[in-house]
Amino acid sequence: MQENPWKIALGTFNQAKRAAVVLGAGVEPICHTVPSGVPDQPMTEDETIQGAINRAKNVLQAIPEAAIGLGLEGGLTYDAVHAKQWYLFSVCAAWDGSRLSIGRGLYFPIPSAIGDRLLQGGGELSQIIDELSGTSGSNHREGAYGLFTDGRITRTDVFRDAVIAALTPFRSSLYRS
Ligand SMILES: O=P(O)(O)OP(=O)(O)OP(=O)(O)OC[C@H]1O[C@@H](n2cnc3c(O)ncnc32)[C@H](O)[C@@H]1O
Repeated sequence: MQENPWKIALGTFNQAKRAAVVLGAGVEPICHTVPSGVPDQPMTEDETIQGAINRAKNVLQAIPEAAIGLGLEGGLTYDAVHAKQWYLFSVCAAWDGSRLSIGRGLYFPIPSAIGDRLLQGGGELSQIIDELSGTSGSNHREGAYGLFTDGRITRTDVFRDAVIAALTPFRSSLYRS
C-alpha cells in the first residue's frame, strides 16, 4: 500500500464524516457516494459494521487510485445483558484491497423512547435529532452526541477516533506479523 501521500477514498459526502477523516487520517479524502447495502437506519452492531465494510469496499472499487477505502457508518445497538439500554455507535471500516480493519467509536447511551421509536420503524435517527434540536442536517454536524452533551462531544469527534483506530493497523509496524 502506498504510504506518502496517503490517498484515501471515503464512501460519502457527509460533512461530519469528511471532517473526521481530515482529523483522524490527516488528509483530505476523495469523497464518493456508495451504497451501504444495509437499512438506512441500522439497528444492530452487525448491520452497522457490515454497512461500514460495504461502503469501504465499494468506494475503493469506485476510486481505484486510492490506497485505502474508508466506510463510516452510524447505528444503534441494544444492550440487553447489562444496562438494558440503547446505544448509538459509529464505526469506521478500512480496506486496502486485501486487508480489512475495523475501528469502533464511543458507544453513547440513547434515550429509550428514541430507540423504541426507531425499532418500531419510526424513521431515522437524524429525523428525530432534527426534530428535537429544531434544525435540519444534524447528521452532517454535531449530531445526536452534540445534542445530548451540549456540544461536549460531536459526531466528528466520535468518527475521528474510529478512523484513527481503523487506520492504525495499516500505519504502525507493530501490527505486522
Ligand atoms: O450521508 P451518509 O454517509 O449516508 O450518513 P448518514 O448520517 O445519513 O447515515 P449513517 O448510515 O451514518 O447513519 C444511519 C442513520 O443514523 C443517523 N445517525 C447516526 N448517527 C447520528 C447522529 O450522531 N446524529 C444524527 N443522526 C445520526 C443517520 O443520519 C442515519 O439516519
